Amino acid sequence: MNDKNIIVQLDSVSKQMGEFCLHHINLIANPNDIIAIIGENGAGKTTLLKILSHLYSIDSGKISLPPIHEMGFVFDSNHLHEALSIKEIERFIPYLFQKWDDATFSDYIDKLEIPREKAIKDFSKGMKTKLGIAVALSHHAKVLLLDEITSGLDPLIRDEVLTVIKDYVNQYSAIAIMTTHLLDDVIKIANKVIVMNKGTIILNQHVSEYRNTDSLEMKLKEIIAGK
Ligand SMILES: Nc1ncnc2c1ncn2[C@@H]1O[C@H](COP(=O)(O)OP(=O)(O)OP(=O)(O)O)[C@@H](O)[C@H]1O
Repeated sequence: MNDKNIIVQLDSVSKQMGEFCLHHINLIANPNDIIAIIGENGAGKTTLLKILSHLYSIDSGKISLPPIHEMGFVFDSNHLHEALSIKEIERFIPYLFQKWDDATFSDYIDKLEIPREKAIKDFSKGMKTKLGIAVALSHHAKVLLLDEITSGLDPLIRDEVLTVIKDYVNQYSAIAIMTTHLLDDVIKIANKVIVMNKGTIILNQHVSEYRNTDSLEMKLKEIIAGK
């Protein structure tokens, strides 16, 4: 893969956030990559994702990212107006995105069985996550940034959500960078895994190195024991 194909690149990026510091982060993402970022609570996963989403500036290092309109986000906090239903949202959402695709959004709403008439405030957590994903996948984003999208979902919805992400990445040669606490998510869809610990990347590997969640878990225990 030559350098032209690199869409996301971080070279020795550092960022201080109060007492916490992200140290010398290096990351490269190419089309078709699904990168899972794992690590203990407070390791800096969400902070890294916020840097990747243009939300946080950096203190030092170099960063190369697509423009924000080419990125799709699913963060816990990005709820659309809670009092509205999908039917009502469909009227104004095209104005929020440069390349909004009504037909694709409608297809995802059907495919993910998201209710159209109900107000979003009355959605379950799973329904809200699915809506966030439908929005993120409906404006031709080249890069998806997904913060713990599978947490708290039942196994069937989790599989459904992971499949939709994987299909999108494959179909559009997009990139997905996702944080998760579930090793099963890593094995199911990611091709690369990044492990963070106290603001640094302590492992950056191809998932093909691991046969299953047990072998990945064993590796994690080894590195944590060695620290
Ligand atoms: N705005 C902020 N100001 C100061 N410190 C912050 C800020 N946001 C996050 N932090 C700190 O940065 C550290 C990393 O937080 P971050 O949310 O990136 O971790 P995480 O790996 O995503 O954790 P979790 O798995 O619990 O979601 C934490 O110690 C947190 O308290």
